[in-house]
Amino acid sequence: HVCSRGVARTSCLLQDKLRTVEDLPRVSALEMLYRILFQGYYHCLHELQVYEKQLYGPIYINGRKAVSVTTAQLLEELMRQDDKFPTRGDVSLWTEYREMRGFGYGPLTEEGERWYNLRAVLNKRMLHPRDSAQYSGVINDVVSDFVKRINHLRRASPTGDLVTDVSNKFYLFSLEGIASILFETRLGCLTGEIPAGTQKFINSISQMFSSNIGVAIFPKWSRNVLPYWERYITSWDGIFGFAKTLIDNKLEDIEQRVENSQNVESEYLTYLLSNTKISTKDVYASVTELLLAGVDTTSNTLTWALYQLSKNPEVQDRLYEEVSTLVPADRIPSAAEVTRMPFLRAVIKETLRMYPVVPMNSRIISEKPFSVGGYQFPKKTAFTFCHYAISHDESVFPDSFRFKPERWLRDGRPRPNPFGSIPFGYGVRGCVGRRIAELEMYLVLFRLIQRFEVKPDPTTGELKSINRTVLVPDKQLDLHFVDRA
Ligand code: HEM
Repeated sequence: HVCSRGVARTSCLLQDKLRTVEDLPRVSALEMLYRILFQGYYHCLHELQVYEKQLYGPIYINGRKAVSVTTAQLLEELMRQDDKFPTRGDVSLWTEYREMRGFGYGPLTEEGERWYNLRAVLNKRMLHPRDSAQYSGVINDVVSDFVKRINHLRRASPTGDLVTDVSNKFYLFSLEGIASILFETRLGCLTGEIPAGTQKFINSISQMFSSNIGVAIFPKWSRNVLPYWERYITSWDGIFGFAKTLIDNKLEDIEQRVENSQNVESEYLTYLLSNTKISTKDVYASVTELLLAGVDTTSNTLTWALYQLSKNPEVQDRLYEEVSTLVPADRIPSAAEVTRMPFLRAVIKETLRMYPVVPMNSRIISEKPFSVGGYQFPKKTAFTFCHYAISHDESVFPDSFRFKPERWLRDGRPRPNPFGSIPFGYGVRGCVGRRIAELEMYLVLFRLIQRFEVKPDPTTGELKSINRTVLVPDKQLDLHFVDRA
């Protein structure tokens, strides 16, 4: 207060100098374990952020000895001082598996200059909206099959419009979508019978995410006693094995086409394999990580979006109005058209604010000592970004538990602090798949709302979010898809 009036500046600076990590409120490891194991936060680590923010304020040391940051202002201050080669934090669990099996590292696990060089290759053909637009044809084909599948399922239901377990349907859509981009291969997830290998891969991802938390919080010696480690290793084997089969198949296909003098230039994988700046081992690891990162993220976001639209008919009507006004009913929209739709974009943005699929992120800031929120930190300080608590901060997002896409419209109203919701991260280490993810979500949401009015099924009730590394619904979502025709 005194500082803000410009009085006694020197003494303030002095005070600032004196505030260090030692002055921060601190959660002990025991308190953390107690909260996770006995107070019910094991599956709700995102809610623990909100609870601890109430107890300790905007910045504190959490039970894992990292500095938790829970406001948009602090997050902005921190992100603007990020390293040249940002480190997300301790990925030793993920790299441990790769070392064990002699695999390479992808963008999620690589660090330093090697990470930077890898991203330089991966970003091309993916990160710019112009790059992602190239995939709109491929994505629209997958969307068309998905809409057909939804139509088939609803018609086969007893009420003629019910689709059960919508989240699972979006999962298959997202997997089919990302695989068709990475490999230009259709996996067949949108037909009645899911191929056995694909199902195994789906189960492996789910198992990896659910065992990840157990492996992370229990000490190494418990690995032979508790079931998590074995499950964790088996699940990674399943993930890498599946990606390897797809890459090998594609390699064969490319060789065949080169022999027949056919064009092989357009595919992402071909581009990676022909790039001399990345080794084949790293291509395998990178494509596996892209595949992994590209499924649960978009599918859960789409599930939450439809859930909220079904519960907020006035929002859905507004979206339908935009959709039906800008593109005639019988036409498939282009990438350029959907990315110009403010309300469609706002619906996805608001969904990701309410349900940030990555509810917690981290950085280790290593290059130099620095200060945030008036505290001095030595280099190599680990930070936890409490994205869930930040995007539910009532001072930035009033009525933060209500779905209000209009908060994001540029129609003269004051815009929220952009760091209040950064679901794809920020800066050079931000999500490489962002543009592809957005395009996929816009295109499929557009087509669903163009064709159906989505209504809640009374048996579903309220969905709660639980944290399984990514934020997922606590139970199955069933929805009615009423034909608009
Ligand atoms: C709703 C969709 C998605 C969300 C919300 C999301 C969110 C994120 C976030 C928060 C990060 C960490 C960024 C940071 O630390 O600053 C990230 C990283 C990453 N994402 Fe996504 N993501 C989504 C979809 C995708 C898709 C479709 C792909 C693949 C095509 C993908 C691939 C990756 C990869 C490889 C990284 C690691 C980047 C690096 O460390 O260099 N993501 N994502």
